[in-house]
Amino acid sequence: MTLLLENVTKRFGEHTAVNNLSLEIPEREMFGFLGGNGAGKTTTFRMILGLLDKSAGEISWNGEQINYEKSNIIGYLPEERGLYPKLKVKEQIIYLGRLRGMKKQEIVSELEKWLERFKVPEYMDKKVEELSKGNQQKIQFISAVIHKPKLLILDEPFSGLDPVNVEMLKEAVLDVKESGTSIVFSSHQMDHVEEMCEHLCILQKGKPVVQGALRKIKRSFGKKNLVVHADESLEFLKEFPGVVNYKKVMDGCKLQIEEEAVSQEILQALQGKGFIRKFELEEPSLNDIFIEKVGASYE
Ligand SMILES: Nc1ncnc2c1ncn2[C@@H]1O[C@H](COP(=O)(O)OP(=O)(O)OP(=O)(O)O)[C@@H](O)[C@H]1O
Repeated sequence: MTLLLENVTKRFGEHTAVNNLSLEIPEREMFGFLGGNGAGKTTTFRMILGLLDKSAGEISWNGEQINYEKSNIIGYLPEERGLYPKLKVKEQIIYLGRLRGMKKQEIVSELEKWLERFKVPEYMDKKVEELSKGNQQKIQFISAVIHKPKLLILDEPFSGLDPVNVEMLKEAVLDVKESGTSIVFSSHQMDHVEEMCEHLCILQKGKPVVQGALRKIKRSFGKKNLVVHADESLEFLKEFPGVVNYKKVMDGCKLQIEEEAVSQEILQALQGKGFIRKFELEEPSLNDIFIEKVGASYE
């Protein structure tokens, strides 16, 4: 059960929004799709969903083209939330579930389970417009997963949620994945992607600039972060050979260094300069990688 995109391109007139993109997303995968504003993420999603025609390339599920008229394999949480404000939650979800070929009873029992899980059983008979934005998002999520899709596409699922609801939704997303669904999600929040995804793709102006397994991407990035906390001033490290970036933090500094060996030289240079409270080498964060790969020409 693999989603395959082969050399997919989308042009809007003169503008190429997605440029020769190839991706493979296997079963039970949690795939992170990143990129700055306007990089082409939503356009890619809309092509996968059959809402937009491709200019070139192929999209297949399990080796076959998706029949959008008949198929119920996909669930979608759009970036612009699209619920009907005047409808009650129950009416709304029943309507959407029926469109996907479900029976009313089955829909209601699934909805009950989800509302319990999100700790809002009382929303069943509330109108969508009576709910806060965050709670509307939970309902929108339920509408995307009610039919147990094989592939779930989440466009910025955590935006606008408070930390408690982010955790609740993350757990729900992970459970949906465990039940066998492949998930692709976009986010501007690197920590969420870092925490949840095994594989990812960073798009820039429609082209992938980083792609693959998160662990491998981090390893091959080379540069590391070094956090030093000390009583003495560490300003001299700004000019230290092999230090690519210096950031002052509370109690010390966070450095980006060219390679691990530089940390040894820094350690030696710190000898005799007072008490060192922290000296820790860290993997580069996804944020560091994103900023280096996309940041230079970030619009
Ligand atoms: N229907 C359209 N007609 C013309 N241009 C479009 C259309 N839809 C998208 N674009 C352009 O395609 C590019 C990619 O847009 P897209 O919405 O896919 O980006 P995105 O990565 O989802 O951005 P964001 O993170 O801001 O949501 C943008 O330059 C956008 O202006």
